[in-house]
Amino acid sequence: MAAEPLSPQEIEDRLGELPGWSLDGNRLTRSFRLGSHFAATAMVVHIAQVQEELDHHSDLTLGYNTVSLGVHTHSAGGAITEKDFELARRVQDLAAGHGAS
Ligand SMILES: C[C@H](O)[C@H](O)[C@H]1CNC2=NC(N)=NC(=O)C2=N1
Repeated sequence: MAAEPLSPQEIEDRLGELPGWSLDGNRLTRSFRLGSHFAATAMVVHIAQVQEELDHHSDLTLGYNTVSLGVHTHSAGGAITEKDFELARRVQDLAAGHGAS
């Protein structure tokens, strides 16, 4: 079944449990800072593994020592759905293990 768009209230409620994440236009976004370029690269690979597992993919940007994500659901016309929050929570959970802040 296709993921349904969440209401503004549902988005706000879920964002309240995801420190550092925000709504930028029609995307959930967050940037992380890491200790080195290799650390940032390793986190990108880890996120890519999770995205393949979930079959849900962010716009994922690697900087020198930063990793940035923007996520929305293409198949829901670019709306925010529960799938976006599932990915954001998984990224949030793995970030600490990479020393990301
Ligand atoms: C065929 C495949 O399941 C789809 O293209 C998936 C892949 N990853 C995706 N990622 C995101 N963010 N939105 C989607 O609708 C989406 N669809």
